[in-house]
Formats: sequence, C-alpha cells, structure tokens
Amino acid sequence: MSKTTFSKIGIVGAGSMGSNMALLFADHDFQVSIFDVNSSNIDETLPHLKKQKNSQNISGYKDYDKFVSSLGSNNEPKLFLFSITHGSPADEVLKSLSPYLKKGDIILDGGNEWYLNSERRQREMKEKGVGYIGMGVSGGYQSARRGPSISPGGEEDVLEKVMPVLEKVAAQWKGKPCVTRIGPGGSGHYVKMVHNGIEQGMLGVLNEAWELLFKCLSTNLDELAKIFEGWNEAGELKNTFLVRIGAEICARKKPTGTGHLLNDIQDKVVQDADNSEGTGVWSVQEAALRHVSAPTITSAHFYRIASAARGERLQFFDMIGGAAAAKKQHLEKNEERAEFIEDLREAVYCAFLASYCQGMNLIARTSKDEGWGVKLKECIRIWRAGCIIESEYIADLLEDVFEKDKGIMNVLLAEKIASEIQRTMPALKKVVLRATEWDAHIPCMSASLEYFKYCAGKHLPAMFMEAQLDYFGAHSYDLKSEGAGEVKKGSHHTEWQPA
Ligand SMILES: NC(=O)C1=CN([C@@H]2O[C@H](COP(=O)(O)OP(=O)(O)OC[C@H]3O[C@@H](n4cnc5c(N)ncnc54)[C@H](OP(=O)(O)O)[C@@H]3O)[C@@H](O)[C@H]2O)C=CC1
Ligand SMILES: O=C(CO)[C@H](O)[C@H](O)COP(=O)(O)O
Repeated sequence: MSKTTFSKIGIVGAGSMGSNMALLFADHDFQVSIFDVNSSNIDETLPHLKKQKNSQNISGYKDYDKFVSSLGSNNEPKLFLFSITHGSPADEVLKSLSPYLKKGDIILDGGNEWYLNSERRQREMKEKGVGYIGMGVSGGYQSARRGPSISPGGEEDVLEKVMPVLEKVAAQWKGKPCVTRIGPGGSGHYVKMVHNGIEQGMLGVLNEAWELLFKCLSTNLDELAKIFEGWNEAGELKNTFLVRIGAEICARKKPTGTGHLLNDIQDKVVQDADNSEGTGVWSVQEAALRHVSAPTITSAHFYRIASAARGERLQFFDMIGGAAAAKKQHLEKNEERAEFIEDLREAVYCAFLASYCQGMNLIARTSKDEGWGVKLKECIRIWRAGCIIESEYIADLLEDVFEKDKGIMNVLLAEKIASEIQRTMPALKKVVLRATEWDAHIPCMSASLEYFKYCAGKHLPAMFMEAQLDYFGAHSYDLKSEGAGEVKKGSHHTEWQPA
C-alpha cells in the first residue's frame, strides 16, 4: 500500500452520501471540512455529525472562502470530494469553486456522473493544473459511512496521488482495499454506471421473485424473509447483498402500530423518470450505442419507468379489465411448492448472472473502443465488499474467467459461464412459464431467458427479418452457404418488388 499524501479533505455536498463520507474520513484521521451551497443542509447535518465518534475532525462551512481556507494555506495542494447531484449541479459547483482552485489541487467527483461530463471537466481542470478524478462510490450511504467500493478513473499521476487516501477508506476484502485504478478519462464513472446497470437488473429480477412468493404463493413476509435468508446463506446466491437486505426488508415491522413496513410502500421507482439518478438511463443508452445486448438491464429500466407512472398504470389497468394482475396460486402439495421455490432460487441466480454478463460485456466493449485497458478481474474484485452488487458465487466464477482470459469480450463464451447457464436455464424457463400463466410480472427473468436463447441461437428467425429488410430497404443479405461471416453488410440483394 502506498503512503498517504493528504491529511485534509474538503467535501462538497452534505447530502446522505457526503455527510456519511465525512464521518468515514474523520474515522481515518482526516481533517474534514464539509460545505454545501444550501446552508440549511449544513445546519441540519452538522449537529448530527457532531454527535458521532471522531466528530472533532469535522467542521462545517457555508461559504467557499472559509471552506477552502480551512483546507490549508494558499500554496498547499488541496483535496476535494464532490458528493452532489450529477450534471449541471456539479458543473455549477465546479464553476463557483474554480476561482479558489490552484495548480496541484485534486477533485474526486464521488457522484454518479455521465462519463463524458467527467472527461470534459478533466480537460477544463487540466488547463489550471487541477486533477479531476471521476470516481464511482458504491454501497449506498451505509457503505459511505463504513467503507465503500470505489472505482476512480483519471490521469495516472493524479490517481497515484489519491490512491493512498482511497485505499485507507475503501471497504476491505481479504485484507485488500476494494479500490483500483480503473483507467484513464471517464472510465471510473463509466464502470460505476455499469455497476448500477447490473444493480438495476438484479433489483428487477429479485422484485419479480418477491412477487411470485408473496402474491402468487401467498408467502407471508416473515416466511419470505426466511426464504431469502436461506438463499443468502448457501448455494449460488450466498452472500448476495441484495438478497440479504431483501430478507431484512421483508421482516421489518412498522415503527409504530402493527404490521410490516413493506406493505405500506407504494410501487413506484421514480429516480430515473425524475432524472435524480442517471446511471440507469446511461447504461441503457450505452448498451445500445456500443451494440452490446443487455436485455436484463434494459428491461429492468423500462419496467422502472413504467412503475413511476402509477396514474397511467391504474387507468390502463381499468381499460384492459385487470388482465395484467398477478394471480394467487394454490400449489396443492408442499413438495410442489418447495420444488417451485428451489427453481425460483436457481432462476434468480441464472438471471443475476445474465445481468452481470451483460454489464461485463459492456465494459469490455467500451474499454476496447476507448483504449482504457480496464481490468475486468479488478472490477469484480472491488465489487466483493462495500458494494450493492456483491455476490460471492458470481464473483468467484467471473474472477476465474477474467484471470484465464484477460481480453475476453463476451463472457458467455467462457466454458465456465456457459456450463452454469446450461445448468440453470431449465429452472429459469420453468419459472418464466409458470409466472406467465400466473400473470406475474417478469420483465427481467423473461428477458434473461430470451437473452440466453437468442445468444445461443443456431437458426434465428432473423433470416426472415433480413429478407424483409432487403425487400423494402435494399439492405442486402449474406447467404447461408457463406458461413458465419463478419458483422458487415451482406453482398446479395433481390429485387423483390420493382419500385
Ligand atoms: N444515495 C446513494 O446510494 C448513492 C448516491 N451516489 C451519488 O452521490 C451523489 C450524492 O447522492 P446523495 O447523497 O444520495 O444525494 P442527496 O440528494 O442526499 O445529496 C445531494 C447533494 O447535492 C446537492 N445539490 C443538488 N443540486 C445542487 C446544485 N444545483 N448546486 C449545488 N449542490 C446541489 C444537494 O443539495 P440540496 O439538498 O439543496 O438539493 C445535496 O447536498 C449523487 O451524485 C448520487 O448519484 C453514489 C452512490 C450511492
Ligand atoms: O449508486 C447507487 C448505488 O450504487 C445509488 O444507490 C443509486 O441511487 C442507485 O440508483 P440506480 O438503481 O438508479 O442506479
């Protein structure tokens, strides 16, 4: 581990991530100055921070002048951490902070940011001699407090200076910090974006399993918590963060009154639709732009978009006579129920794997396109702890794949992955079939099944699509007799109907 170069840090943004990272850095003996353009955020957060351990290391600021001065004398290089909303809020803050920045200062942008914004800011800051690191921080606010998984990207000499700081505060796995130099430019934010894309897919899959158990099989929430706990204890879903917190969420009772808290929660995910988070949208956009098939991730996204529009959903529900509501099922025999739950566990794993494969293929593609040299094995390593997509079995599998083939572009083609898919796809198919009969919502599981099916399609009906495209668009085609061929326009055209 390298030596720490900074002992002070200026955090901009006293929201849930920023304030918890203030405590994290304070625990690691950094002098922390926390600033927010909205002074009421400091008024609200500081008293709370001051009640915590090591709070003597934290001071709050409401104006840039005092904030920057608190970090040292004029010629002392300063380290800043942004924890603010992506896009124009981060641009506004950077513009206001800019007059105070000096050569040698470094900004760690710890928000979820569009990688091209990070690259633009890197160029702007470079002109002033200021380093700018686009830095993914994963694990939500609990890990921000205890140690997150961190994916920094930027210029090598700047990364060199901040790695000792990040190694100190990152989550640890087997004695190693869950942080690595991802690569140049916006690669750090890009990898975090894909992490959130994978997360989106996994969240989608698990919410489908939850509905099948809760609504279709009428499993009560305490029993459901036990099922998820069991899944998290052994087998392919062992030590999977989202399954573990899923069990806690099912079991949680209301703080007042009786009953489970979950029963009161509305069925809307709005953070994509209201633009407060961008990573989901960008992952979908990037998968399309880079020509990487990622249907688990994209289906999860479009499902979330539809979930946000509850008003429209209710209207449409009435219009089609409730045909789309998940139905209660009575699996007569206990063994039949147990068998279904076991199939469901395998199906969840198989679809989680689909989400991971799609995400890793996207990183591989973009890293090659951009010449970033991202080490996929390292991405998996830093996602082992302090992170939302933590999943031990999948990480073991993929680390091994990336160890053996560092340049792999499509992880489906790794023997180990293919054999896992072959082994668990029948369970996924059984679950999709049953769930379809039961009118359960399965956008991600069904998309994952289709993904594996068409990625392994020896004779796709795309031959018919290709003919149609040639009919009306003269797009031309390859002939079967010409073999697999390249990914490029074919050389044959038929004049199906003269114009
Ligand atoms: N929550 C999470 O689990 C994670 C979040 N992130 C990312 O970390 C960043 C912070 O997230 P989080 O703490 O959850 O969000 P919060 O909403 O709690 O905090 C966001 C902060 O940004 C400030 N802000 C918003 N708009 C502006 C603006 N125009 N100018 C200056 N400041 C502004 C907010 O101030 P105000 O309250 O006045 O709006 C607030 O201080 C985001 O980029 C998020 O994507 C990353 C990993 C996990
Ligand atoms: O970055 C995160 C975790 O890693 C945040 O929790 C973020 O809110 C997740 O949002 P999304 O599912 O929309 O990507």
